[in-house]
Amino acid sequence: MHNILCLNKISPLGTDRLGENYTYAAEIENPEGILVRSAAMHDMELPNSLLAIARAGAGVNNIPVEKCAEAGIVVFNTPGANANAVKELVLAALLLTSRKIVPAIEWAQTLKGTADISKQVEKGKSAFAGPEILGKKLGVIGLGAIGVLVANAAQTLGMQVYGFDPFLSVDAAWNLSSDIVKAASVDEIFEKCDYITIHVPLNDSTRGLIGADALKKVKKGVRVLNFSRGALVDTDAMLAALADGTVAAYATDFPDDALLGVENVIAIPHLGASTPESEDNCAVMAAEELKDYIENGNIRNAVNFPNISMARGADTRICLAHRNIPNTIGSFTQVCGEAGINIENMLSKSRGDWAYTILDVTGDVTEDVREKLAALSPVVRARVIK
Ligand SMILES: NC(=O)c1ccc[n+]([C@@H]2O[C@H](COP(=O)([O-])OP(=O)(O)OC[C@H]3O[C@@H](n4cnc5c(N)ncnc54)[C@H](O)[C@@H]3O)[C@@H](O)[C@H]2O)c1
Ligand SMILES: O=C(O)[C@H](O)COP(=O)(O)O
Repeated sequence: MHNILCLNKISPLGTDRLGENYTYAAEIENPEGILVRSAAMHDMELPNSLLAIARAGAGVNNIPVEKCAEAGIVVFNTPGANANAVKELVLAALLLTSRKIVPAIEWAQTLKGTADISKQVEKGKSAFAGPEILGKKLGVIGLGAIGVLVANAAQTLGMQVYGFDPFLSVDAAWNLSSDIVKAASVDEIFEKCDYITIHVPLNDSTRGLIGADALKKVKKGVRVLNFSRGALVDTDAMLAALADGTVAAYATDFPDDALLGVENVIAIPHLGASTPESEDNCAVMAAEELKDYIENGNIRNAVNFPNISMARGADTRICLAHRNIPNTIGSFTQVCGEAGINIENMLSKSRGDWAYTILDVTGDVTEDVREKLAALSPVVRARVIK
């Protein structure tokens, strides 16, 4: 029986995929896998039993990804599985930041029980006028799964869309409408666009992407949308820009105390991926990734190890997570050869500092052999799957 710890509520469509050999619960002894959404894991002690963490979603900034690699724990996410849900909310936010819909609705509610409501409506509505998005320039920073969908959809709504992504993938390029203008730099987005939406991961190079410097370059009255992570936008700089009218409205899926209650801030409680469709998609993909890793040692959609899959070719499989340094594979074959183990099939892949090797073997892979492999200095995890 494989134990899976669920740190967040995961759609049953996903946990059902695990099958009868799995037990999953919010509290469980010796978990081999963890299923998680946004639960903060940085301060969590990682049990020795843990082989993998599957993030049912995109962002992995809640997980100590590098610490996991050092411990031989593979971290997965579910690329694109919630992208449409986020795209739809971003489209809503384009309109919410334009047409003052939220304060207008709140004002309309205050008229309940008062006299001559239709007259008050006609008199009061001018306070809530706002521009159309048609023909306006939208800058999309980050053209991954979400950014591409947002860019294409906004373009079909009649916006002039500029995109910026220095690491654009070939897949994203194929999916991007040819009408999207390629911005030469992020500054071009800041300088030209009436609306800016950010769709990049939060990491040390993107933290504070929209801060005081960026807000000095933007067009006066720009509308900013942040459905990626709160820390991508410097809150103090944003509050100052809202106060002096540099930013006309800021829509964020990541409210903090300083932003709540501020005029022209639309704060949404992290609802980007909260649709039944995307919760199901993410849970299914995460559970399948975890199961394939636990049962076969295959890696699909990891963020800290290479993707690597091989059909099972022998009764016994040795999986080695290791540092990407010279002579490592030679040391594996030497240990196997000395133990009289024959390697029938082998696949090894690397990704930056890390690598992963699968050996399908015949012969008796004893615990002693596994320990010898695990003791090799580049190896962070040696596993034998029968
Ligand atoms: N609000 C929500 O509920 C919600 C849901 C899903 C994802 N997200 C957030 O959105 C982020 C993006 O999700 P995704 O599925 O599109 O991920 P993705 O990995 O498909 O796309 C991210 C893109 O950002 C690009 N990028 C990285 N650094 C950049 C930089 N400095 N400038 C410009 N582009 C840069 C990458 O090249 C990549 O194309 C996630 O990391 C997550 O933080 C939020
Ligand atoms: O990165 C993501 O996928 C989103 O922020 C969704 O987070 P959630 O799964 O906690 O809704």
